[in-house]
Amino acid sequence: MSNHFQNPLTTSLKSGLIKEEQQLDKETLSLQAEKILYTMGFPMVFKTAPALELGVIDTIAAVDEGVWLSSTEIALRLPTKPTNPQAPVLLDRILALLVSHSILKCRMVETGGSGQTGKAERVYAVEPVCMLFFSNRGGGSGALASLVMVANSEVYFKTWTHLKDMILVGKDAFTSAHGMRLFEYYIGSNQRFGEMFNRGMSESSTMTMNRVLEVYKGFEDVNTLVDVGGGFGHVIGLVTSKYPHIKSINFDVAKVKLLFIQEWSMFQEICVRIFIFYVAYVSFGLIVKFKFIKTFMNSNI
Ligand SMILES: C[S@@+](CC[C@H](N)C(=O)[O-])C[C@H]1O[C@@H](n2cnc3c(N)ncnc32)[C@H](O)[C@@H]1O
Repeated sequence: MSNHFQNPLTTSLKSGLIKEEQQLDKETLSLQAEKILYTMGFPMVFKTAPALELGVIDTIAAVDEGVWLSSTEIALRLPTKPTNPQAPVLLDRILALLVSHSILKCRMVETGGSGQTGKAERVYAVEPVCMLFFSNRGGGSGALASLVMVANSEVYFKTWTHLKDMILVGKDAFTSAHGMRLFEYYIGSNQRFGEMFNRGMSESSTMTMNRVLEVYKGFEDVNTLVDVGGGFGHVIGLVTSKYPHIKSINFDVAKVKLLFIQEWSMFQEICVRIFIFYVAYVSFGLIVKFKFIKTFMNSNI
């Protein structure tokens, strides 16, 4: 069975070509070299610049099917409006990179009213693969957006720089970079990363598990199910919502549960603060009223 790894990455300069063909071959090689040189650009663009953090993909996907948007129209619809007047021009360049990676599709359309010809602009629409990256697809179907953030985080970049240690001395690259193993690190030293990591895991596992539950019938006869290393417990939750007779145990290190609770506690903290503010406001009102009545009575006695 063949796979994409078997496709050659290089093109050899062929002998027996006429001079122009050899020149063309050299240009292809040079483009190939540049593509390799700037490989890092794609994940950076995908994560940081337009796609996930700025919400470009969601913006393009939010329009009705068959509607294509220009970079100017996209810039106007972004959740955070750019103040940079050059934003559409810059977006256009970045969108082209997403087109070259089959994330978006693009075509040229003529601009201007009737009588104006010769002016054209690029318009964009999403490719089907985008559906897997939406941060909020709804319906509990999961998404890969959080894992893009994990894979392109500083924590992972630092790990990649220690790849050679793994090859040379057999040391796990993460431990080499961070002084401890991944799970110890995110529980003990970087809980924010831990929360992002486990959210990413849950979201991607949700996608897989939804598909598994469509075809796999083996859970029908299970009475007790333990998910070892079950993270936030979404996977076992999906199984038991389809098979409520199963007694389930989500087994993970205690602090992972704390990371999950942390998501909730932010909401709870806001509620508590609003409550405290309300109580303080009411108490202050009562004190003022009480002082006013006391002063009034004193002056009348
Ligand atoms: C790759 S994550 C998978 C999480 C989950 N299965 C999911 O799909 O969302 C691996 C999980 O194993 C847990 N884990 C690692 N070492 C463990 C241990 N010694 N005992 C229990 N859980 C552990 C981690 O905390 C983490 O949540």
